[in-house]
Amino acid sequence: MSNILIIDDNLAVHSTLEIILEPHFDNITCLADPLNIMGTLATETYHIVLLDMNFSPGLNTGREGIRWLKKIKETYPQISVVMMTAYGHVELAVDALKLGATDFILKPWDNRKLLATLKSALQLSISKNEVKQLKEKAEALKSTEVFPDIIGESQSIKNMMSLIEKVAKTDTNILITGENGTGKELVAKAVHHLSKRQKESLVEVDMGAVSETLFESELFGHVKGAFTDAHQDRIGKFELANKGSLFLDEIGNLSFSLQAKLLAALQNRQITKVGGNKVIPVDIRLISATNKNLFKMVEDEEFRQDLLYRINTIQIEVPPLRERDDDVIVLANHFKDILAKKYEKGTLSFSQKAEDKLKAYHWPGNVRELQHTIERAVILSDSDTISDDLLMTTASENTSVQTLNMVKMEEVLIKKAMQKHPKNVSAAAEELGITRQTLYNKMKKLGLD
Ligand SMILES: Nc1ncnc2c1ncn2[C@@H]1O[C@H](COP(=O)(O)OP(=O)(O)OP(=O)(O)O)[C@@H](O)[C@H]1O
Repeated sequence: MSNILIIDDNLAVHSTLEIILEPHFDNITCLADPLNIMGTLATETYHIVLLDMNFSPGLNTGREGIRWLKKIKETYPQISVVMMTAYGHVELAVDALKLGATDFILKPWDNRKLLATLKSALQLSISKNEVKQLKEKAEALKSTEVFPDIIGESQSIKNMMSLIEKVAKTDTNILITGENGTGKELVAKAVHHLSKRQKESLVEVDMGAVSETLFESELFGHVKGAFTDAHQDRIGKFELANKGSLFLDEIGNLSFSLQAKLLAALQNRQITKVGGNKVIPVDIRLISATNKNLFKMVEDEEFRQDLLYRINTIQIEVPPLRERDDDVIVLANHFKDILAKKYEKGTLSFSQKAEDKLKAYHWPGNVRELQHTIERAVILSDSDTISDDLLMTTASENTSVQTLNMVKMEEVLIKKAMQKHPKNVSAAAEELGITRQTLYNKMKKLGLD
């Protein structure tokens, strides 16, 4: 959507502008009386206000326009206000720019120049709206969601936490390394939350999910018409993260050619949108994460050494769960309590055998796997004690054990489902996420029919 509000007491100006602007804007509203400005702006999201400087007959000081400009900018800082002025008032137009007007056009105007001015004013307003929305979203999230704590009492987690606290306040680039599911994203959030930039946005980009062709557009933005699908101006993640933190997750998945483009933006601290020519300075704190060994990748010429040096001023290694034995039970209890509340299961505890099983397992999927395992157990539990047979881990050390577990797991799940829905195979099958026929077959195979 692109909406423009025109304020001029000359009705001939309205009809001329409507004809010129109609192909370029979705919605054009014209007002003759500035007293209606604020009421009109309150009803719709406007991107541009095209504002004359004089409205009262006989008055041509331009001060009226300045007064309205101030009023509009006070309430709607994201709207681009473009002033219309006669030759004699160029000085006033300069004052208007100082007060936040985006630009001014001289009457009588040149149509091409008018359109170019309004197009860049529109682009600016769209970008400001996006940033505003993102900030509002971040604020809303902050007020509803308490910052998720990093749980753990092991020495390695304590060491990691004290390193986070030490480096978060500085503006250094941070590289977070560790296996899948260890909590790297949580660490990135903690760094941002404890930094001086906490009131600004933490913008996340999954580098593994960004396609080669859309990389620049995603990160740096594009201008309308830059390529076939660029129907609208787009603000990139770098610009969205301006003054805040940019979190580049899975940075090890970035192709070698794209690494050079990323490095250039990081080195110059500025970007240019695809199809644009304006250089936009960006002030970001960079946090990256990977589960890969980037040093090894540098040796294998898969990762640029200069990029690695730029991103890892400080490295935070998140230890795998199997190396923080003390934390398994602490985390298991933490998830159990949260999930028991979520699924309205009252107060739950683990049996001794269940605790032993949790401690003995090697957790290849780390905290994420533990969390899912506890979630399943909580859902399936029907007494206040979680027994070891409810703790079905998804992977195991070797295939024979894994097969055994899978079979056992299937049997337990089917029994649970049948207990919950006695004599109702359809409901049990639905709960298990399989068809009725598949459930019959499995029951037959397991001798449960
Ligand atoms: N120490 C912790 N305390 C509480 N919750 C944790 C902890 N570590 C991880 N988690 C939880 O485990 C899940 C996985 O964590 P996260 O997504 O941060 O891992 P990751 O290392 O970024 O994973 P991946 O490499 O797959 O992207 C999340 O739900 C997270 O909240």
